[in-house]
Amino acid sequence: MDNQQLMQEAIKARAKAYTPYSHFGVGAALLDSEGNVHHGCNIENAAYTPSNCAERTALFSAIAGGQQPRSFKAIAVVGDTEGPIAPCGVCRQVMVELCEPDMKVIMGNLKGDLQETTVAELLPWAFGPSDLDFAKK
Ligand SMILES: O=c1ccn([C@H]2C[C@H](O)[C@@H](CO)O2)c(=O)[nH]1
Ligand SMILES: [Zn+2]
Repeated sequence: MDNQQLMQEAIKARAKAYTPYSHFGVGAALLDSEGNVHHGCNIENAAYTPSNCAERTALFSAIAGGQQPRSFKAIAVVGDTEGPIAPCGVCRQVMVELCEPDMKVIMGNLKGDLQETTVAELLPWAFGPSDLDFAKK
């Protein structure tokens, strides 16, 4: 599965977004090590803060489906943005937890712009699981 194909899956996932407040649908498609694709969409809430982004929905859905953390190959994300959509800070932190630092992140928009980066590039100087080891007794 190449970047374009994974982006097509993200576009399909975006159609499932629940966005009565922002009207800004986002889709994500997460490729696991077996070649399976896990869809994610943003799911909003009347209380606003419980809303979940497309990227986290895809990651949490895959983990709940039995995938091991850090077993993922790539995630594609798409929104109706001028340039390629950029994952929010919360999702970057969740990617640091559940993905390898060199995992591919493919960002796109509906116009077909594509930008490829990695988890480590998106969140340099991240606080991660190993930072807790220092304080462990
Ligand atoms: O990368 C992003 C950026 C935003 N959103 C969602 C959160 C909210 O539902 C809406 C507007 O921010 O888009 C995502 O799902 N992913
Ligand atoms: Zn997010």
